[in-house]
Amino acid sequence: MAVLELQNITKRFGGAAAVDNVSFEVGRGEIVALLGPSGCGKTTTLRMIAGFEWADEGRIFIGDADMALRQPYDRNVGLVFQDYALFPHMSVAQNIAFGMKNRGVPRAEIGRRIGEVLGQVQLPGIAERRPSQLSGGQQQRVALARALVTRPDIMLLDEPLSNLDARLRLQLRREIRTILSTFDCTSIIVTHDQEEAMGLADRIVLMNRGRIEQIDAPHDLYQHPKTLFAADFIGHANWIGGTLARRGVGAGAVETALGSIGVAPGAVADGPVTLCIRPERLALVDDETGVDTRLAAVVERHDPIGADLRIWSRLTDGTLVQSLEKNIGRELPAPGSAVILGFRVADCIVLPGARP
Ligand SMILES: Nc1ncnc2c1ncn2[C@@H]1O[C@H](COP(=O)(O)OP(=O)(O)OP(=O)(O)O)[C@@H](O)[C@H]1O
Repeated sequence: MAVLELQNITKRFGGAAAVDNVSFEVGRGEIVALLGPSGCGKTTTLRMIAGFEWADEGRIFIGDADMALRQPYDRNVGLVFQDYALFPHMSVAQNIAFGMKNRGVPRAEIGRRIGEVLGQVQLPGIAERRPSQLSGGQQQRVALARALVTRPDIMLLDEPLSNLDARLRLQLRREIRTILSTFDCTSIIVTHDQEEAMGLADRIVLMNRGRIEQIDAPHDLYQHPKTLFAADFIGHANWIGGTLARRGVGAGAVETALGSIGVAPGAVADGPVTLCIRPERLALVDDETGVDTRLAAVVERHDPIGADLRIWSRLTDGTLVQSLEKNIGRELPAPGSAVILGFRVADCIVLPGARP
């Protein structure tokens, strides 16, 4: 059963819809990321679940209960914010005790739970410190402990890693995932960072201008984007525009400036389409390589990026494309070399519409 359900939620500020007919469910123990560019409505959605904003239309359920008339303090949700929001004049223990006191947890139980939760977030022995005596990562773990210790139905985390530097962010991302799993905690995380969403979430709700663009597991969102926006927002891509004409119900071909390119059967209707080929699925090929499509190109430059080499090449119609080669000491064609790039039908994603 779903722990959280949003049904056709709309929120307008002035005339404009910040959140536009959004529906999704979150299952028990699931970690869901609300992902999208700035202003797409992620935070407003989270604030409506917390009860800080009211939806103009639609309904929100936590368990069986309709949240329509519930104030924030009447919803059993745990909150973690970007800026930690710890009380600076209170010790770590007092910070963690705060929510439990408000919920009437007995004093002895509060003491026991503080010790336990600090162990679980790997911060034993800091109960008497003030927030100012902790690093950013430690403060965020205390904020996490403070929310988790009240045993909320749902944890709501708003950009929890944004204030940390890149290395710490990566480390804490792993820790947060482990901690949330340990507590079997149903969680929603707002982020604009696709890597964070991919690394943390079981499923991603990708938002664009207040609407849901796609809901999928991270891997599926990357491998099977359904729209140009989704393909563009997650990961890198090469684009080839054209017109799709299917032959009956089976496979079809896309007429492009580079010639006719065969595509797999799918749900996209005939007409203008864009082909998306991920850089790791486009390769330098020779006559022997088993690929379905071959495109003539001229190498422009290489970017060494550690385990992979990114090769930028120009196709005959002027399109610049990127392909990845494993960095295993093999000699690569120098800039200016004529090469053939190839890909398989299965690795060519057909998306409706033309890129602007
Ligand atoms: N209180 C408000 N009054 C008026 N407009 C608002 C208010 N809160 C949000 N908005 C508008 O609603 C839209 C969605 O905002 P929201 O904060 O939900 O986006 P977001 O995806 O969380 O963006 P960010 O990543 O920048 O926080 C934006 O256009 C924003 O300007």
